[in-house]
Amino acid sequence: MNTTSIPKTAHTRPAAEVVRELDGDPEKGLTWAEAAARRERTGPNELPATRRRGPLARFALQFHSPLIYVLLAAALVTALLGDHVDAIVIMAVVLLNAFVGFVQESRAEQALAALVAMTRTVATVIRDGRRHRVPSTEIVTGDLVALEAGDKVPADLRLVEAADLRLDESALTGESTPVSKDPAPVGEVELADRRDMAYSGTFVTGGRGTGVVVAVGGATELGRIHRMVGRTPGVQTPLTRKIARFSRLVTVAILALAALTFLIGLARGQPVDEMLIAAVALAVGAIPEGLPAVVTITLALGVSRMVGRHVIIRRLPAVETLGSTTVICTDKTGTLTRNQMTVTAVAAGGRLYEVTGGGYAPHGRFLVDGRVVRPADHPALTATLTAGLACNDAQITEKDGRWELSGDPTEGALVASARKAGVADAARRVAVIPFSSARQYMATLHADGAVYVKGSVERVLPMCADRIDHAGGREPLDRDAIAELADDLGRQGLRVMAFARAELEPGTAQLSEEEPPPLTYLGLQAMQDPPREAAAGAVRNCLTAGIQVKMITGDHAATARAVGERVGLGGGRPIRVMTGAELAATPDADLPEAAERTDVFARVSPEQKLRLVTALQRRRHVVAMTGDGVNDAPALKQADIGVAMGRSGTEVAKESADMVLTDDDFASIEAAVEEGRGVFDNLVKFIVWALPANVGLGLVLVAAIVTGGQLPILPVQVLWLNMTAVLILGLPFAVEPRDADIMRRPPRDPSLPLLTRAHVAQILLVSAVLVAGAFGLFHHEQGIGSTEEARTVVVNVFALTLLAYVFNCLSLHRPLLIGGIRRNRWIGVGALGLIAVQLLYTYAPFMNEVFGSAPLGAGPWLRMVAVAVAAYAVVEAFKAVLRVRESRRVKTAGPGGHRRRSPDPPAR
Ligand SMILES: Nc1ncnc2c1ncn2[C@@H]1O[C@H](COP(=O)(O)OP(=O)(O)OP(=O)(O)O)[C@@H](O)[C@H]1O
Repeated sequence: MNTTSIPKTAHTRPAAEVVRELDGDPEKGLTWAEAAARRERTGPNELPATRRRGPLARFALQFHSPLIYVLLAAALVTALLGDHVDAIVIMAVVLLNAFVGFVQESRAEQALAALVAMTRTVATVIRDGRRHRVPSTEIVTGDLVALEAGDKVPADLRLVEAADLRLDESALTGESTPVSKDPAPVGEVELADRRDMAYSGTFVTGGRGTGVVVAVGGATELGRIHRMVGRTPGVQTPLTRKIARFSRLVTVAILALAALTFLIGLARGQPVDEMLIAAVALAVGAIPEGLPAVVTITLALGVSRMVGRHVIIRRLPAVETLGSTTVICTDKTGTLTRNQMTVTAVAAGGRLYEVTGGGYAPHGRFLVDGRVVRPADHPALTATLTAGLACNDAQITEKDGRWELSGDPTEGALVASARKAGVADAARRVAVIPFSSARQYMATLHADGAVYVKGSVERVLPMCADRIDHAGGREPLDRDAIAELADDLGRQGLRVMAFARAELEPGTAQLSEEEPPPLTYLGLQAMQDPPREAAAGAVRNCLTAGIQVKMITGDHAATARAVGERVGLGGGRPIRVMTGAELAATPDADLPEAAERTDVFARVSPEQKLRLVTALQRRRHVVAMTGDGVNDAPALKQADIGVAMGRSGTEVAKESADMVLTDDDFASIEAAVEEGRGVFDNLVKFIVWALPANVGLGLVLVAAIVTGGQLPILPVQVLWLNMTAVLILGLPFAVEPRDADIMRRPPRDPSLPLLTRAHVAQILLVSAVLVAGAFGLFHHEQGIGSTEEARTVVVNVFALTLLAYVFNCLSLHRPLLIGGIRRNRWIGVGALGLIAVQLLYTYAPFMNEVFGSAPLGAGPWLRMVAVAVAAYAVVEAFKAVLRVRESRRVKTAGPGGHRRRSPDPPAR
């Protein structure tokens, strides 16, 4: 068969013909064996990886930075001046630097690539006549794919059948209104008008359909666009961009300063080579070249850590935003609760039955007033249970002694309750109005003419004309009494559903949603869905962390309130509930205020979620919002952090989200916030720690040049410091555990700069101590010893002071010394490593040869340690002053005057 032209012509020909040509089957699909054989031939169904730069190219790119150019030029000039040792040292450092950068960057990229692999989509394929969920990479040409709302189309399909099928093709055509599909062939028309095709990468927004795969992977239309655009996954975030800009700015400024000192020196008649050396030392010492890489790596490490806590970050900027989150809007069912439903009560024929037995096992009893009854003797009860069983798509099966559910847990609970009573199955189903959150009910029509309806009490009761009495006869309906009973059950935290039926002519084939037949009300079933174990604790942590938690649910207000109370949403005060109807009646102008006050939004439609997010954002909230359905996508996109459910979520929701919870658990959101705050903290700590070295080195050199004395530190020595102290001591920051109080502070205000004024002050303070210590000791040692010894002292003063300063920075607001080593052993390792290499630097003859260092006696060491200790003490004193000021500020402002979204305390 020649199938190469099929993708191009499939839309112009009847579906049956295309299926035949692909050796497929429009009903049963391919066999597993045939699919496996084709998979073997064509490879996985995925877009060809965008050509990544090879390792060599990536290594070469490490040399593409102004600083490296300066260093290479310096190496060349030093070599020309005849100083081969220095030239070799500079080259070695450049190479080492490139290598370290290369390794770190590769690690970051690997971490991010792994995430991409984790977010692969799944699709429903029909093989050997049965439906299977498979990773979409497994799809082959000729496969029969089933589509339903929420699915992402996994390959290019020629539709075989479509029932009300609508696709969002914006990924392909840019047109965001959904397009209706129909399998009838179209002529030679544009992509956007091929109504009989479903293209890879588009989304099903409604209806169902099946189609045969005509193209996979790179051969799809999406693959064609992909080739044209050649998109590379970005690792940039607002923060990394800001840092990169900052460091470019500093680089340019320092290079200009270096050039200026060079020229001034020349004008003053100082020798060219000396001035060149000074300029190079200044450039190398003062430029914070490692900063951008550290930021990216810290973010990437944070992302990897989150995977361990059941969170997959889909967009890197989310890591930053998480730390600033002020409101989390969460679903109830499955996120705060376990989504394990069990019917515990049935109300029918004027009686309230208690139902025993947990899980989905069909074993349990029915009790009235504590006495076991025989369901067969209670016609109204039996009718209610029969409706629950008939109007249902779930199945429960026994496997290894355990009862397992396939389908919706709400429906599983109804199957279990019916089986407990041993009710008979209804006649064959001939038509269905499926359940949707917007519709709030489901109806089925059966071959004997019976119509069964189940759904929310508010939706079902108005459709009922009368009710069944205890003996199975009819009686008038008192809607208020039933609504009150439902409220009562809801207040116990139970999900309450109403059941009804109608008798049509046997053989009726159609169910009309617009003109439902008058129904007879049968009864209520109330089910329990216990809160997740970790939910209450996670909610409490969020509240302590200054983050509001709001529940948004489709469930009834009474039920939602009860569950909200159980997980502690109000934080001790009574819970405030608002219904979707009230929400609809609130004008846009008043909504932000109302949304701020409310803890629980009940009977809310997915569309209203978008309004809520926008309203909260108008109050300058940073909003995280969960969602799982197709209709949740706009709200997920609008939220600062869209959170999709990995297990129960649709592909559309996942695709629109910034992060995905692999366990659907609310506690994982809290964990992600904690990690996000931790990442941010570590970044700030590292920057506050690292910058004084740059500022200090720059100032020492400028001071020396201005005063016209000898250079206190040579370029190779600066390089040495950069390679050892900064690298060895910088490492522990990346793995620094989160502060214990990280969830006891208010969220970070995203409009604040990365470094507060207090941070900058601390950086300048330490820089000043460094300059005074280094410059002072240099002159002191020069007076009593050689210049080599004096320079060795300068290098060691920097190394030791930076070491002491690590202990200041591990907590930016609390004193920390020995405890720091206990909670992060890399600090101990780094400290010992640094001392070892500095001893080597000072005493090893070959180091003396290469770097121009010289052995020191006890006196200089004592003085150097004194400077380091002084630096530590000065910073601790500074932190203490800030703490006192902060506590005074909080006291005078009082709890009420302390605006919830106040900026971080300056001491942090
Ligand atoms: N399978 C179903 N068939 C008929 N009615 C249902 C079904 N599932 C739920 N309902 C009714 O529709 C209401 C809304 O359900 P929906 O699934 O939208 O909310 P939810 O799962 O409780 O919401 P959330 O996940 O946002 O907390 C329920 O309270 C229930 O009365």
